[in-house]
This record gives sequence, structure tokens and C-alpha cells, in this order.
Amino acid sequence: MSVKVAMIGFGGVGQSFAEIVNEKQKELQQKYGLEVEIVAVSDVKKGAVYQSDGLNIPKLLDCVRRTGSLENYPETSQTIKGWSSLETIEQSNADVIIEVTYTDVKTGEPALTHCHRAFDTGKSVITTNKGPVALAYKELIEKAEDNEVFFGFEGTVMSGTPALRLPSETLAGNEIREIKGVLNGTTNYILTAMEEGMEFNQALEKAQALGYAEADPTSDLEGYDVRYKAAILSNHVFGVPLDPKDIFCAGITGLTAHDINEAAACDEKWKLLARIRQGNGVVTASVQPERIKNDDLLAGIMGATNAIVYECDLSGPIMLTGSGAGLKETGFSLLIDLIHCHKRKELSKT
Ligand SMILES: NC(=O)C1=CN([C@@H]2O[C@H](COP(=O)(O)OP(=O)(O)OC[C@H]3O[C@@H](n4cnc5c(N)ncnc54)[C@H](OP(=O)(O)O)[C@@H]3O)[C@@H](O)[C@H]2O)C=CC1
Ligand SMILES: N[C@@H](CC=O)C(=O)O
Repeated sequence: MSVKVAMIGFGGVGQSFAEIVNEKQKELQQKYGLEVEIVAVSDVKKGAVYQSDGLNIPKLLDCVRRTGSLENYPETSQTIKGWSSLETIEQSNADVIIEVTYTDVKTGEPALTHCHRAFDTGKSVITTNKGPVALAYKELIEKAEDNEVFFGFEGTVMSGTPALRLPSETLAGNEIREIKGVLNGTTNYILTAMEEGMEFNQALEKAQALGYAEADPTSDLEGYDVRYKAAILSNHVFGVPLDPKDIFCAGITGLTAHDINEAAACDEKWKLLARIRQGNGVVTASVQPERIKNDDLLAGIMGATNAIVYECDLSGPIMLTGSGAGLKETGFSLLIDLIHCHKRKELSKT
């Protein structure tokens, strides 16, 4: 079965997803009976292109990587160029909108409006954008259900490492009382690099070049990105809405090379930790750098790798570790959701 996809945002993650779809086309067809057609891409500076019978992915990637613009994408009589994100969502024949614009930690826009418009027009949404999921979790889940469409956001926490499906599917039956983790790739990369003697700014530049950091890295450095992830986890795992503003939040900008060395001399490490606890239906959470012993499991989590620990009543603590950021990994998270969206559709036919 063919699933038509429109992409809103075509930065690092968007392009990586297109590349994965192109590489895995045959396998997706053989294993899942899934044929993915990218029919539209709409991006602020790179422009927009729509073709109802599907775009040529290698040409799309070549065009944007060579010229930085979709203006030069080869046209046929079917091609429409220049649609805004909302025109693309409303007027394209896509079944699924892949929302991969930047995360705005204050308003969740423009992604929040993109999700609403997609659901209003009967389209599913798959996103890695933390904004709408952290700020409007319940509202969007309910709207997707009311409109009988799919809402996937696995990549919003720990990119392609399935930190959200693990508690809701694999750990089902447990009561989870506490979650803690290293949930930001950029800051963990910087702290690891500083332990190896690199300057803060140089480490940040490297994290940006590797595609880990947010468009505005203040979000990473000051802990806002993790605060959003904590709000998503509270909603998703505990079923309790938590306003990001109510989460105590401190970042890593106050940490100096001296602090890092002082911790090392005591057999300890600094980690930016998120803690989310539930008791009697009330959730409290915090995000802050903490000095932990080197024999703590989380002390061994280095570079852009992240880890999350679920404290379960039956299975005890379960730790999941994997990439917390990265273009390929995050592109893959979109694919996981797309496969689940497809499976759900297939199941509904039986
Ligand atoms: N990179 C990572 O490791 C991870 C990223 N994420 C999330 O995934 C999303 C995408 O990340 P990434 O690809 O790295 O970010 P980029 O900044 O590389 O890409 C975002 C793209 O969205 C475009 N854009 C902005 N506003 C609009 C709009 N209104 N309509 C259409 N396009 C728009 C930008 O265009 P322009 O540049 O032209 O302004 C840019 O090309 C973000 O929300 C991020 O938080 C989640 C997990 C991991
Ligand atoms: N900027 C984020 C990307 C994933 O959410 C990070 O560094 O973890």
C-alpha cells in the first residue's frame, strides 16, 4: 500500500528521513507492504515543491544540497512550486504530514498550528518537534482520535531510541513511579568533551556541526529542551499533564572546566539529569546538572548518547540507552512512527 507523505521543514532531520526512505524502499515494501511516496516538501528558505504523483527523492536531495533551494527541482506538468506550509498541509494529497520544523520552546509554533491544520483536514501527523507535544499533548491526542488519524512523536524524546514506546508497550503492566535520565545529546556531548579537555565553545560548535543542537542552542544549554522532554514523559507515561513552566530547570552554562576537574578528582562526573516522580496522581520534575559517582550507571553515558531509567514496581529499574540526537537516528524515529501508522491502518481494515 502506498502512503503519501508531505514534509514540513527540510533541514537536517527532514533530509535524513528522505534519504532513509530512499535507501529502504525495497525493504519497506517487502517486510511491511509499505510504499512511501514523498509528494511535497515545504520549507521557509529552501522553498516548496509538490507533485501529486510523488517527488523523485534523489533529485530532491541533490537539488537542495547542491543549490540550497528547491526552486531548481526539475518540473513536470504536475509540479507546483512555492506553496506555504499551510497550503501544503491543506491542499496536497498527502495522508501523513511529517512535521520537522524547529522546536520553539515558548509557543510551540509554527508546529502547533501545523498539527491542528493537519488533523482538521483528516491527515495524520508524525513529528520530532517537542513544542506541540509538550504544550498541547492531551488536546492533540484527542483531536487525532476524534479525526481517526495517527499522531506519532517517538523522536521527541531520545530521537531514534524508543524511549516512549518502551514504557507504553513493552513495560505495560508495571507501575512506573519514577523516571530519571540523561536526555539531551548536545549537553552530554559538551560535558564529555570538556572532561577530555576541550573548551566549552569548541565543543558546542562541534555538537552543532554534527546536527545535535537545536536551531537556537540556548534550549539545549539552559535545559529547556530537557524540560520539554520531561513534560512529554509526564503526559505519556504518567497520564498527568505537567506545564513545562512548573519544572525546575537549570542548564550547564554555569559549569566551568574547574568544576569538571574537581568532580573528576573525586571520582565523579557532572551530568544534566532529568527527574520525574509520580505520587498520588501528582507529578513533580526537575532538570539540573548533578554530580554523580562514577559507578552510577548514568555516569557511563558519554557523548551524544542518552539514557533513561524507568523505576518499575514489577520489573525493577529498566534502563534504555542509545542516541539522544543525530540526523540519521532522528530520521529513523520518523520511520518507526510511519511503520506503526501503516500497521494500524492495515489492522483497521481487518
Ligand atoms: N537534530 C536532532 O538530533 C533532533 C531534532 N529534533 C527535532 O526535530 C526538528 C527538526 O530538527 P532539525 O532538522 O535538526 O532542525 P533544522 O533547523 O535543521 O531544520 C528545521 C527546518 O524547518 C524549517 N522551517 C522553519 N519554520 C518553518 C515553517 N514555518 N514552514 C516550513 N519549514 C520551516 C527551517 O527552515 P529554514 O532553515 O529555511 O529557516 C529548517 O529547514 C526540531 O523540532 C528538533 O527539535 C528532535 C530530536 C533530535
Ligand atoms: N537538541 C537535542 C536534539 C534532540 O532532541 C539534543 O541535543 O538532545
